[in-house]
Amino acid sequence: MADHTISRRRLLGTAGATGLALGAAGGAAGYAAASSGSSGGSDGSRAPLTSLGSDEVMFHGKHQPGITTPVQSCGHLVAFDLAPGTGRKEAAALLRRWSEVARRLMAGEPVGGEDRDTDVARDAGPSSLTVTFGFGHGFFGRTGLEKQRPAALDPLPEFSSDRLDKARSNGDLWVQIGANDALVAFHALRAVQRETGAAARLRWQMNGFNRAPGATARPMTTRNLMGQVDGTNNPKPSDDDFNRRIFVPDKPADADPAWMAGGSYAVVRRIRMLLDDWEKLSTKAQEDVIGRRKADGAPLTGGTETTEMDLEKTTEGGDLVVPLNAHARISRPDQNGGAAMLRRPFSYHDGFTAKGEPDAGLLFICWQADPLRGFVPVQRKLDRGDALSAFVRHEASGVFAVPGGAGPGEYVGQALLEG
Ligand SMILES: C=CC1=C(C)c2cc3[nH]c(cc4nc(cc5[nH]c(cc1n2)c(C)c5CCC(=O)O)C(CCC(=O)O)=C4C)c(C)c3C=C
Ligand SMILES: [Fe+2]
Repeated sequence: MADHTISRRRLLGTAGATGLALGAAGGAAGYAAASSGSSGGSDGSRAPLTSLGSDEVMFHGKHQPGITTPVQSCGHLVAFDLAPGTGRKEAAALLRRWSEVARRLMAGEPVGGEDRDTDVARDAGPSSLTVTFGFGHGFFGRTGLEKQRPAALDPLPEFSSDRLDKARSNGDLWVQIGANDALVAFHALRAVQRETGAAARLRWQMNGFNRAPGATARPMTTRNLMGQVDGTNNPKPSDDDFNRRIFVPDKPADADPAWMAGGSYAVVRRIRMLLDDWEKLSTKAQEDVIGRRKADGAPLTGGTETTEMDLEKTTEGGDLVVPLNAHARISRPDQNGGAAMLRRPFSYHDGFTAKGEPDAGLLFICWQADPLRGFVPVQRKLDRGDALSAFVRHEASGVFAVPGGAGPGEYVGQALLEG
């Protein structure tokens, strides 16, 4: 189980990929409490933050934050390439600066002292901010660390349905930012970009969102832009094999270098939804594409959202209730030699094309100990016969090695850069 701590549990919220780790309450006043001007009481006392603002995820831990953290309502993904002249030493300095910025912001503190901070997140608490760092294939050659490059970063196989834009794919460094407040998330994005200095150049950047905590009467699994309940059958930290499936072990086997202990691999796909086509389908046809009911995410074979799907059940006419090409049937671990991943996506919407079609879909992010035992076999299967394929288009792709979390006084990636 992740050892990140959220300081106050939200009573209402977007049910995330996993449960919350609960810990000591009350440490999250941070920047908001320090900037008492607008949030302070009339007697100069400091007004307590709402539950949402005060939720704090710990930066330090065995694993980086933003993997098992419940998915937040605002997300930014950004990739950088190292600048010419940036070697191992400069890359180490960058990761040290980034880690310090992430640690401060996640604790609700200003960056570089109140004088230097942009004030964009002033008055807000950490709002479950997480900042997660990863290394792409190109990082290792540019820093002379080829021998440390994990085999898992080898390019993904090409899939027949790929329509990938190279300029918006891959990258030497990847940063995932999530928060339950849009200003807090943007503030973190700018701080990360500023700290990059001359060491790296922006390659691509994407913005995403999920439902805001408190929008539903009780915590519920979020929905995607096709209207489906999305995230139901994710591996859970309470599962016996959760750590083995999602994280590189403490003593990595041959395939993984020692510096990846406690780390994970993120596969990132920008998947456009062809919503004009999708929305023409009847609800019944949409449900057959997925194999689950749209209203509540329950399997078509009955029960509630969490009821096990009955893959063998037939109608009176002898047809399978869950069609053979239904997405939720063919993506299951038991249909893919046990392949499993933790899906933690954001929706995106980047306006409309000249034809008026929405440029919208899913920033699909999945986490696994090995993409060859997670994303790759499942995507191969989906590529061959997923009913959903006609309604989606994969437009960008990346794989990133996300090292384990930093201990106090350490920075992310230190074992690689100083090992
Ligand atoms: C290669 C992996 C996957 C891609 C790419 C993918 C894209 C994608 N999925 C949805 C919507 C849903 N997916 C659901 C379940 C589901 N999807 C994957 C994998 C990929 N999806 C898995 C492993 C599973 C779980 C299967 C299981 O064990 O039951 C569901 C059902 C609800 C749920 O369990 O979350 C929906 C809905 C979209 C819209 C999409 C691309 C845009
Ligand atoms: Fe899916």
